[in-house]
Amino acid sequence: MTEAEGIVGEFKSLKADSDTDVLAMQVGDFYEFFDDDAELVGEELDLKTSKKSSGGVKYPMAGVPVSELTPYLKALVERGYRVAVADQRETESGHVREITRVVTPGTLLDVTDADARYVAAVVEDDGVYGLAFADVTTGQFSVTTVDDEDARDGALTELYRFDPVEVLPGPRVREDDDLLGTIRDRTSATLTLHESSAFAPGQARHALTEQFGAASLESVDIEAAATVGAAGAIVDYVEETGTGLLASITRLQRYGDAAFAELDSTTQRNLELTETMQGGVEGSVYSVLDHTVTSPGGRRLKSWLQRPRQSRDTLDERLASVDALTGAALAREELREVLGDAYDLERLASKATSGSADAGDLLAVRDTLAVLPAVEEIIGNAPQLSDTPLEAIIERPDRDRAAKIRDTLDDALAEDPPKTVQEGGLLTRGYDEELDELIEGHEELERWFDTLEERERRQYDLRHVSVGRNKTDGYYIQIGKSAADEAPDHYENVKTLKNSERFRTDELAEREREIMRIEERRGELEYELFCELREQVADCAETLQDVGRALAEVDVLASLAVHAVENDWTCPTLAAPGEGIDIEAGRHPVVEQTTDFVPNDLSLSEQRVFLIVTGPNMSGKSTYMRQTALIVLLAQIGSFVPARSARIGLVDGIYTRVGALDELAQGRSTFMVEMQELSKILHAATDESLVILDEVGRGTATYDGISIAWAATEYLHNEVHAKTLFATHYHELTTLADHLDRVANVHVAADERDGEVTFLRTVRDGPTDRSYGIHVADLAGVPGPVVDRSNTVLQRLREEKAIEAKGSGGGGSAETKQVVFDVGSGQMTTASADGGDAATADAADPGETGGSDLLTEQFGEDAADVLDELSAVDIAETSPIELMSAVQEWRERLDD
Ligand SMILES: Nc1ncnc2c1ncn2[C@@H]1O[C@H](COP(=O)(O)OP(=O)(O)OP(=O)(O)O)[C@@H](O)[C@H]1O
Repeated sequence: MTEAEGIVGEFKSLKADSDTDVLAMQVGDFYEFFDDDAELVGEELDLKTSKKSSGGVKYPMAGVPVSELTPYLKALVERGYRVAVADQRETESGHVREITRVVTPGTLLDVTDADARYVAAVVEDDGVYGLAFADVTTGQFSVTTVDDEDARDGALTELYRFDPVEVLPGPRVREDDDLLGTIRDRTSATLTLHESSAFAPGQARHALTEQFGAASLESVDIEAAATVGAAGAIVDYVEETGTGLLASITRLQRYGDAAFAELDSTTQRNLELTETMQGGVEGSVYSVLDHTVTSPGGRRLKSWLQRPRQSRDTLDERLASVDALTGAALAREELREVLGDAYDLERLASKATSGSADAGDLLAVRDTLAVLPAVEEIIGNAPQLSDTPLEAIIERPDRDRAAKIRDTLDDALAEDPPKTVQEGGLLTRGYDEELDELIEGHEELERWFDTLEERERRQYDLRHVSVGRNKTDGYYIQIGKSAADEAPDHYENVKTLKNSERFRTDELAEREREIMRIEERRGELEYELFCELREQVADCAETLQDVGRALAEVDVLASLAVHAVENDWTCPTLAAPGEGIDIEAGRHPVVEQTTDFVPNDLSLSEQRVFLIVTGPNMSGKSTYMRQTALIVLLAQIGSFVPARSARIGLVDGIYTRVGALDELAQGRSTFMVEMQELSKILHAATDESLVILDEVGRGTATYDGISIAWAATEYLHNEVHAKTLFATHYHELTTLADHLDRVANVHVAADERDGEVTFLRTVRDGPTDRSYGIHVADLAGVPGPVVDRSNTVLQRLREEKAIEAKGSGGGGSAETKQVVFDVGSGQMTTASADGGDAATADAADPGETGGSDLLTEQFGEDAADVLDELSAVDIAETSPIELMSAVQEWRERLDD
């Protein structure tokens, strides 16, 4: 077997054992990819491939120099591949190659973007879902259990919220193709099948105990086998990658429903919290609100938005901090300036624990630790900020320990260290005695070489002499050709160049050996000392993470204050759950940025729980409802809100159902999605929730739609008691306010003069019966004849309605008429029910036939009875379903 065959064979066998997508195998100074892997990297990374012969077969081959692997690795992993790296080691019997680490999307440390990078595990056990999320770049590790009726949906919501880069599905989840499909559709995560045994509760609990210790595991108190399985599997997985990342995960956090208000994935999308409906960040609430100056701050703000709080204490504290910061302009700007010097400490801590931090990283740790006392000082010195919860935030981390690490780093690190850690020059003088001696020795020798030229020139009266050093020849004395024969006898000629000769002397060789010995020892020693220093930092990972989190929190609070000041937001007053919501002059946080916004009030109370919002198309109904949801949400992350004043009874969840834009693309029926979402809300909302319904029922036939909207309103009002805003174009629903105590009508006003409609954007009490849909069609450029014809048809339909309305109340007065609209001809025929004239609306001459005769002629003998029954129906007392079946029956009788 040739060496080449051996290598390809070795590559294949290592690959077969590795369970990864790609293997990079070190061969001397290169990492090589062979066969399919070579083709893959060739295509993905534009690497040049060549051929390698093996057993008569030519295999594709691609390679990168050892020192350049990292960017390629990163590019592959960011494209979703799992990559194994096999390193080469020298032993007495030759080379040995073995896989030393596996890099996957969830365990890639060398990331440049600010977003969190979670690896998630999701396990199902008897209908209960356990989820765990670890961000190895920051050490965040959170677990939760979802075990309510819609546990599967809840699990998806969590996955959507964390948006992991890699998901490890548990054994049963792997068989749930539908769930896996949704994860693929809704997140950009790579799915990784980790060994099933790692998810088993026994083994998983063991892994967790090893990682966090029995006591902290007990205090976190995770009971559900599914959650233990998910958390344990992640620990096992991260360990197996061999990247040394596990050490960064120091704390296990369990979060449950109680602390946070429910905000499902649909609602997050509907409210465009972190992304717009179209998918971009620009134009989202986050993009508008974000004035943070550090990437951990930005990350934190995003997670606050996605996870509003229910706990009044936390929120009051945050609000008090934001309030103080709004009133301390100077200190606030100072804080932001100082915070601007902070690096991503959580990530740096992870790099230290995994052993990949270089001297620049440790300097960044030092400089960021110095930010903490600076922040503390600013807060302490500003009368508006001292004695606020901001102080408590800064006091949370172990500041003594943080100061100690900072001092250690300060004493140790050179100010401008080289990028590689093996070169020397990393550490300062005075840090280590032996190192100092070496440095001194080195400098002395350098001086000797620096002055050699001068000495030799003088001593031997040499012309054209110089001293140099290069890799192949080491140190040498060089004399120009013309003067070369003047070289003294003890000069040994080592090289002849075109214009000069190179010489060495015994003394020079001796000094050279000395300087090389010192350089080697200095490199080794510095590296050793540096590793020790890095380990010291790694041992304090938890403190570093705490400092990082505290700084991030101050950054977010200052950012919220900046936004509040710049946009004239107000501090909301928080009230107990279940109390009302009163907003005076509220605005939409995003729309107000680009529009001359008309503020609106809102009042929901125990007596007024359910608002039916009507108004023309495009008048601002959706905006009004969304701004309400956003104001409540902002209050529940501890932010000021866009309003003149706001009193918010805390909610336990915000649920929304608005138009489904993107579901069609996923091949799901719009109406089906609408009903699934409605169903979820009706199940999940409570009397402490806020529900936003935008045009529920629109996706089906009008009668079905009205019936569903009607019944849903009754249910939410009578059974759930959730605070609800319901926008609708079904004006029939506005009558519900007359029959249900706590339902009220509001409408967004529009002004119509001489056929011209002006949107006033003002919300007023009471219903409206106009949609101005045709006006919007006109605005949208629908052809003139269609718009005109729509107006004619509308006019006639309105007449019909007016007449019916009279008839249904008066029960057969002389005015009562029946209208027949013939779709075929577009003609409207009216007839007096008491035997008066019948007329074709458009026709000049009235018809000859009497009303009841006409009815009998058109609809048969039953017509009069049906009419009687119809006028006897008490609409308020009849359920929509009964109404529908009565209408169906009448129609059948009339058709017979
Ligand atoms: N209070 C307001 N002040 C200024 N502009 C507003 C206000 N409310 C809404 N708008 C603007 O009016 C437009 C229509 O608003 P919105 O989509 O809320 O209308 P809608 O009544 O829900 O429409 P439809 O019934 O057709 O769904 C949006 O472009 C929005 O920017």
